[in-house]
Amino acid sequence: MTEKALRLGTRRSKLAMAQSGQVADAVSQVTGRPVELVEITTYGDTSREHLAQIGGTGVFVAALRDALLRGEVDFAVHSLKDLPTAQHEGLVVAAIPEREDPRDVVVARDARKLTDLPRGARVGTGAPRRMAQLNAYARTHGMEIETVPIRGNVDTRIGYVRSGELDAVVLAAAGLNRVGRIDEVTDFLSVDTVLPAPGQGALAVECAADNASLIAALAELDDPFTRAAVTAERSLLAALEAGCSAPVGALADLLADGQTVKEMRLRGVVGTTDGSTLVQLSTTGPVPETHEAALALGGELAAEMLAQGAAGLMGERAQ
Ligand SMILES: NCc1[nH]cc(CCC(=O)O)c1CC(=O)O
Repeated sequence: MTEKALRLGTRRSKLAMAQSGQVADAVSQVTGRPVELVEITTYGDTSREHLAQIGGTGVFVAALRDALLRGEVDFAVHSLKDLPTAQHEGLVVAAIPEREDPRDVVVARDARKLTDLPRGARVGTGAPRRMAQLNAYARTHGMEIETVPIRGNVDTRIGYVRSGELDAVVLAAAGLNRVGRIDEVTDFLSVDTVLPAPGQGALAVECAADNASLIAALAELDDPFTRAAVTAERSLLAALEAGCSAPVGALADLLADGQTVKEMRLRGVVGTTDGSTLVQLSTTGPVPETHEAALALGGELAAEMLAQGAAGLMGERAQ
């Protein structure tokens, strides 16, 4: 007799289906059990209201978590950058697989790069983090761009460029990779220009905290370096008391000496959306070996950023 299928709760969007499908394959390989996708419609999928008005991307996560807690599905896959930093009671992030490209990218008309966008170019992005850094870059490089708030899925956003409504849009490389549209990228932005969102490019596989056998199986998909990096990034975000739509960028990476990994570096940025002020700092420490050590790395950098006025910058956003 074949074993009973594991149920993976997923949103119906192309991006969610792609990343759920990818994890489903990996889980079925390590468990030897079939994985069945169970589609769950969230308020965020049906609402026409602006995400900010209905409480950020957390709305996407909430319905999946409810289904997990009710036992309707066995596990769920989230984009880590959309996951609230507070841990959810009764649930556990059992795996954080190896992260893919964390960078932001530009999809522009006429194959343009950020640096050769025409004067007054209209650049679409709904993320205050991207606006702040793009506007700061423009200011310091004598460019004139207009950031235009947009929302919608990957297809919708690229559609604004194809229709001529916008000159460019800025998106996450990871999302484009997963939906098979990475070839349309016209510029991969250096993280020195635009630091990605905390956790960008990584996935979180979540299940009920009391499902010991599933937790053990999912642990095989976990990448400890990715987990340490995103834990530090999210700790920074939490310590700045910022949410998933805050103008905060963070990226942790490993510094190696030849083949030997030496240290972990954590970079952080916070700024006003007009780009007039940015607080940009980095710190380096031993590669965290425990959850607490990763949290501490983020906490330390947050404290330094707060000392340089980071809190005031985020307050500006609320206006
Ligand atoms: N904000 C929405 C969102 N949430 C996750 C991704 C894909 C990238 C990822 O998983 O980090 C995207 C699209 C984007 O920002 O372009």
